[in-house]
Amino acid sequence: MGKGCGGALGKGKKKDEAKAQEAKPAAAEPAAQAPAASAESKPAETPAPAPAAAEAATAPQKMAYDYTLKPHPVLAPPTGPVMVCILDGFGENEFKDEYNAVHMAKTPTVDALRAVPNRFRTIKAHGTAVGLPSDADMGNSEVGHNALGSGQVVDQGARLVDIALETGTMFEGAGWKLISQAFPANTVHFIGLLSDGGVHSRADQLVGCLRGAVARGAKRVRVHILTDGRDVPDGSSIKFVEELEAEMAALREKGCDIAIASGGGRMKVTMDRYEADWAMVKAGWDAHVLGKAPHQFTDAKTAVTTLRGTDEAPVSDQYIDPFVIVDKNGAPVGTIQDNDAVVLFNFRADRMVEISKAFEYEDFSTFDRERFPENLRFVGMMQYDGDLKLPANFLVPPPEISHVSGQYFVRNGITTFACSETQKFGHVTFFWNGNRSGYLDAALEQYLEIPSDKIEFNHAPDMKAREITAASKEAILSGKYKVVRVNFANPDMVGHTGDLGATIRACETVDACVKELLEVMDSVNGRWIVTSDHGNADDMVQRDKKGRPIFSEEGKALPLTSHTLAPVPIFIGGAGLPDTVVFRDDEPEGGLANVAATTINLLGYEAPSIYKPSLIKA
Ligand SMILES: O=C(O)[C@H](O)COP(=O)(O)O
Ligand SMILES: [Mn+2]
Ligand SMILES: [Mn+2]
Repeated sequence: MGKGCGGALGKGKKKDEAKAQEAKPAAAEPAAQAPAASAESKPAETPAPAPAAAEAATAPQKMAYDYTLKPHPVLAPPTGPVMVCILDGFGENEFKDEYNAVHMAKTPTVDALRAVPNRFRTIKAHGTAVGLPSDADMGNSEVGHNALGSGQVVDQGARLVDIALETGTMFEGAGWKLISQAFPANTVHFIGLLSDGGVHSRADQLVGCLRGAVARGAKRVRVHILTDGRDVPDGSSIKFVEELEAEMAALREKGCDIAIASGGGRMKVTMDRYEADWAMVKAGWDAHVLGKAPHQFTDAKTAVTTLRGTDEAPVSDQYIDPFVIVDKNGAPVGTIQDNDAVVLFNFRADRMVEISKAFEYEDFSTFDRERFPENLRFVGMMQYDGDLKLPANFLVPPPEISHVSGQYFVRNGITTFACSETQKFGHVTFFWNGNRSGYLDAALEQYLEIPSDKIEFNHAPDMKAREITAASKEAILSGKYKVVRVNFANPDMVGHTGDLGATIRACETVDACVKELLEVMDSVNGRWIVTSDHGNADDMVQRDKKGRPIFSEEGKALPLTSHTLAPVPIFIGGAGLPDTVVFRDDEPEGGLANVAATTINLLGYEAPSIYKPSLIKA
């Protein structure tokens, strides 16, 4: 997964896995240190002829899929690049009131784009349009970037786990067999995000696993909970703890010794991503495995209630300190011991990769684990990184996302520059490429990560947008790249803090950055798409069923920290785009998965027939 999986692997790996990764190129360091040397040796102007035939000759044993892109019948390739710019979490919401940060922000650039006839529309970014179980599921970055990059809609993790539980295939697989070795005499630990957000995990799926384990003989179970407040309303963690306690009481009746053993807020422990802050993962290891944390309580409800602090100035569920549950003698009730089983019950990859490495790799030195339990039966809900085969054992096979647009590009000699800051870096690389870590072809691509700040982003809502803009402008002007892919994290990451004022500022910053990028794209006769991956900043208040804002007893609007169900805008344009190119009107149901075909058309090629149709006509 981007830098996370390439760069960090050397810090801890199983010997047999090291080779495969060494053969793979790692993700790039910032441009100043690692220029795309290869892109220089292959001029960007002329897409090379598709090498599918040559490849078949050198590797006749492989059935070569024909990735050749055919020229578009009408639209010739542009002289400049094609840019796809993602404003992460920037939805087009029906509620256009004071709680819609996108609406409230001064965004002259986006406003002007909205006014261009037939070059602005909205597309679906949630639910079944992105492979989620139902249209009640909000979109998220993983499924959004998967759809944007692959041009296809595939059943995503949430749906695959539902199916595996409903049909019982989960309990027949190799992963389940592995953990069931611990059922008779050892402890089975479940670690993950406790909420019904459906972005990283779902509490009902955890319950399905717990019931399945107890029904199949698990004698001792411990659950390590990460409190949410980010994909679900802040403050809801207490309810999820109560529901889990009630379920566990029923399972105790069945003879299982089951309890919550440790926990903490998802932005404080365990769930770091893209190596933004390994200290979070260490805090999780210490609490879950060693039973060490700054706070001890005898039950989880008291832990969460106490650590949230006062009603006047509560600590968000996202940021609850790590805690350990202890018995009446003060001893932790559920440290992880030799021969135990450990299940990470999140299905989504990005925030599980680091903790997986800590559990999986014997030789791991990123932080001091102090004690590494022997003969752990360790599984993920899914395999989080198919390239690293991490973890080796899992309960449900992950979605298979094949023939992604990046694969077409590298097979057709099309050079790509992809850039974001740490928090979204894997989104424009790993997720975009169908959950593949590292480069698809290092000779033709450069991935640039701008390091994110390590703070709560409402305190710095500009994040690294200006640095991303500067680096992307340089890439555009370099003439090395035919495709430029950029993600601005601000509307999403600041939106998750629930801070309306800061989120308005985040949207304004991004709007100014888009202006700069479009100007530079025009200067090189490029074509561009500006869009988003899901809503977030477009609604910052919890609402009742009629859409009315909900207020606390003190009259304070209750913040909405999660994504929204809103569609997202998509704009096309650029000095290199003929006036005749506009959105077609016969794809009203278009969604994120239609963007890849649209991009390929803008590059002057016909889109693959397996892709969702292009949104444009020429
Ligand atoms: O992981 C997160 O930060 C949120 O749960 C989802 O946000 P993302 O899908 O935009 O990353
Ligand atoms: Mn996102
Ligand atoms: Mn988000």
